[in-house]
Amino acid sequence: MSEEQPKKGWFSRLKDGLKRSTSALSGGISSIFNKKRLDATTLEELEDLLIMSDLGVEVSRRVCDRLSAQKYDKEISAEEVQAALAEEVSGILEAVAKPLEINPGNHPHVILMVGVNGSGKTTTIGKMAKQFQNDGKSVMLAAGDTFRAAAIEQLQVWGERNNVPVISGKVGGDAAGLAFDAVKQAKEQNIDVLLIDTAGRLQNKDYLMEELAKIVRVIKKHDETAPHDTILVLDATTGQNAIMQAEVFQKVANVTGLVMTKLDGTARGGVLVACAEKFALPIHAIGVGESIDDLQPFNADEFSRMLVGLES
Ligand SMILES: Nc1nc2c(ncn2[C@@H]2O[C@H](COP(=O)(O)OP(=O)(O)OP(=O)(O)O)[C@@H](O)[C@H]2O)c(=O)[nH]1
Repeated sequence: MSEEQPKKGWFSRLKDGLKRSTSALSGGISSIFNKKRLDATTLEELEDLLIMSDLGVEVSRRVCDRLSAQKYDKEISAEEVQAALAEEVSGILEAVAKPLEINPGNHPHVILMVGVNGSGKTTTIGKMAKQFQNDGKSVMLAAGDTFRAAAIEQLQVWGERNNVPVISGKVGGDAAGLAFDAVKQAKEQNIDVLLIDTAGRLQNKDYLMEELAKIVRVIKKHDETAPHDTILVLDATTGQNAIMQAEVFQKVANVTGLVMTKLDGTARGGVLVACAEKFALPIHAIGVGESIDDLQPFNADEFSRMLVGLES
């Protein structure tokens, strides 16, 4: 007789997902500072380890400078290094951990979702729709990724799951026209939140920029202040590639916030810190699984302690 395993809590899924990053970091720190002093050699080893862990050059350097100022030529324990790292990381993340706020004055509050294909955009839209509904808001989805039939169908599935309307058109149709219709219908139906999916093909940046600009232009015909949020979805498992994607999308769209997905997978959690440091964009939420409840608010302190291995 097979016993059904209870679904793990999101906290432990996140911890499991971050395990690889965590053990590389804490294991590396332990082996460098095993009864050793903080000197030029150990500092260099630490800096290399932090950079290898996707934390970014700036953050890695700052942690080392900070430790050096406090403890140079003195003995230091691995725990002290971990605590200093957690504090530095937490300081960076605190500044960007901001839940998404829906302005009830917007009818609808329009959210444009951008990011490369496969980053988890559609799944995140589905999860967000559920959360908005739980908050008593009416939601509509728009299948603005008109390039692929599968993307449209997937959004329809999330619409059915949440029992919310999905505005969609033909494959290959005009995404801006669809966005225009969606805002119009959302207005007519007095919808609180409209989430618009978009195509995320990075191959041709000029085209991507043109398409996103056109979508924004037509949305503004209904409401000059819309879109009220443009959220970039990044896949944590892609490591440094996520940084490159954020750079591109900042250029082609006026990104106002981030959601980082797949932190439950073979996550390279350090990249979230590098992103926070480099772009200073609000991190609204993190994805820790494929199901509807797996989108969590981002807690800077908890994440930092977990990443460096201080959270048991
Ligand atoms: N483990 C895990 N998987 C996720 C998460 N978010 C999304 N996924 C999975 O990642 C895959 C891609 O997600 P999609 O939502 O289809 O990504 P997309 O950006 O919309 O990509 P296209 O549909 O190709 O445009 C799917 O198999 C999702 O189930 C997450 O937080 N954790």
